[in-house]
Amino acid sequence: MRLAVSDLSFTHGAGARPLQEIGFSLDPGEVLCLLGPNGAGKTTLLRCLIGALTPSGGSILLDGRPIDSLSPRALARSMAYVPQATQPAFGHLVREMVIMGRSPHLGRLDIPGRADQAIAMDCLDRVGLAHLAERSFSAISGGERQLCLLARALAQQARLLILDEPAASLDFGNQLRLLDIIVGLARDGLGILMVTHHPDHALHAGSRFVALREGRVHGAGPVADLAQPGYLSALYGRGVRIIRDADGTLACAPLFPSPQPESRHVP
Ligand SMILES: Nc1ncnc2c1ncn2[C@@H]1O[C@H](COP(=O)(O)OP(=O)(O)OP(=O)(O)O)[C@@H](O)[C@H]1O
Repeated sequence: MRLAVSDLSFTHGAGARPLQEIGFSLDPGEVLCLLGPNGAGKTTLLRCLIGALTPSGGSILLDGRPIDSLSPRALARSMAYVPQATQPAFGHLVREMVIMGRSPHLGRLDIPGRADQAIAMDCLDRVGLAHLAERSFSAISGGERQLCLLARALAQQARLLILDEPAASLDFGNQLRLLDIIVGLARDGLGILMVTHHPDHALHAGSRFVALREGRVHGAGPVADLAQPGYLSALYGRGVRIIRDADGTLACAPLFPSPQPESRHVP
């Protein structure tokens, strides 16, 4: 399933910074990382892609069909969205939250069957949360909630995954688990669009990137381009250091200014 966005524009209203001339595509098996400073428009763009916001111009095509020509059910079968972890409104169990991902595959009056339950449990297992299946969603940690929402999206069995900062609340171990899951899903042929504030994650798991700044595409290309001298510093407006391991692995680190001698504090 191919996602193609061209010349997309949107504005939240007078005074808000608009999205302008956004264009990119995402093919099956790719992990496209969406980067950019706070307020650049990443979440707004995702919300346009999932049909929650109506663009003021441009097109969003899924296999050549405009997304607004698809029913909500057809769209949900094609595209699964993982928002940033939210506070739950209702006291669902973790297992029930994941089973909700099966909704686009059920008739209006159907209740999830054994096969749906099994798919949900498999997805929970894949994100390492099977042991929390019977816990209330409101009684698990923020990172566990994030993984639970990923499991719900996996249970949707869509060919496109749209992830909004999926690693935001995860510890180091779970960040790596998440990236492994994402790489595995891409190998299975899913297309994944992931917002991330971690260029490292893009370098490790991504195929290509799109960088937004002030509502426009600042740059795009293979993720290795993020390691070009000065690229990330220009994107974020602060010094960023690229570290290359002996085996060629790339990592980014903030470039902290050296402390001034008088600011050193000896207790
Ligand atoms: N509901 C809204 N009404 C008006 N303006 C909004 C609304 N939501 C977002 N904005 C504005 O739109 C711009 C883009 O916001 P958006 O949340 O898309 O940025 P982002 O790149 O996802 O930021 P972050 O990295 O902080 O999550 C910002 O200037 C923001 O203040």
